[in-house]
Amino acid sequence: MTILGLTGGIASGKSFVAALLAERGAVVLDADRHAHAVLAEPAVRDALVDRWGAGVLAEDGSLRRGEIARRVFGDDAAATAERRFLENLVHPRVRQRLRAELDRIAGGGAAGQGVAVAVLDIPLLIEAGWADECDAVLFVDTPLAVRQQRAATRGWSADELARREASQTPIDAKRAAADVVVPGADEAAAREVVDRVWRRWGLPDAR
Ligand SMILES: CC(C)(COP(=O)(O)OP(=O)(O)OC[C@H]1O[C@@H](n2cnc3c(N)ncnc32)[C@H](O)[C@@H]1O)[C@@H](O)C(=O)NCCC(=O)NCCS
Ligand SMILES: Nc1ncnc2c1ncn2[C@@H]1O[C@H](COP(=O)(O)OP(=O)(O)OP(=O)(O)O)[C@@H](O)[C@H]1O
Repeated sequence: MTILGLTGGIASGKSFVAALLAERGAVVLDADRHAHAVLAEPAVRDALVDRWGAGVLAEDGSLRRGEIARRVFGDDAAATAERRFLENLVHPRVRQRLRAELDRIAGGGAAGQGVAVAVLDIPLLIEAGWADECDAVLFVDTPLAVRQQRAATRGWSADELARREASQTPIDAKRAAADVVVPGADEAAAREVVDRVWRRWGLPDAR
């Protein structure tokens, strides 16, 4: 099984490129989705309430992700300490879930039969060491102004985007760690690059 990793700035279009790869038959592993599921685990929820108080809980007992985001993003010492606490709790569990999903699809069986390509859509692909497990890493390249516009549709200000990006490997280092650059603001050009990657790697076409 070929493993492709996605990296890029926030709102660069990683999930969009993942969907293009899925159209061709790839199975996409989505770390943000797993991380959200981990936040619903009682042990995790209780540990976060112990640290930050009941203010992080919504009325239905779930965690208020916006409240957590306010505490953990940024490159100052306080935010970094809170983010490390959160990550120490969440990352091992996300890692376990991703590993189980990869093993399941690599091993064939009902869900995995015929899976030739797995795509890792993991925001911290490089920081968490997943890039080393990829046969190729794709960097989704989208100008900051476009990403800011997209982030605004999620209700994030330019400051919120900057705070989150300050918590990650700098964009230039992400680009330098990649094998392929995919344009993220031009859909037709993105399709062309995905087609080229597919051909270059001799991957079987499911379309
Ligand atoms: C802080 C939380 C609650 C905020 O939730 P929210 O719904 O606002 O954001 P969401 O989870 O959709 O993430 C959106 C983007 O924020 C960035 N981001 C999320 N966590 C981190 C982190 N620990 N470090 C840097 N950037 C991050 C990523 O680019 C991600 O795609 C949530 O992101 C979280 O639990 N993060 C810790 C787990 C984690 O590191 N996830 C990222 C991949 S495993
Ligand atoms: N090539 C494109 N052309 C137009 N809009 C796009 C394109 N790629 C992505 N978008 C839009 O931009 C937004 C962000 O894209 P997407 O969710 O794929 O980014 P992401 O990199 O996965 O984000 P995150 O870093 O938060 O995980 C979405 O609303 C998506 O529809």
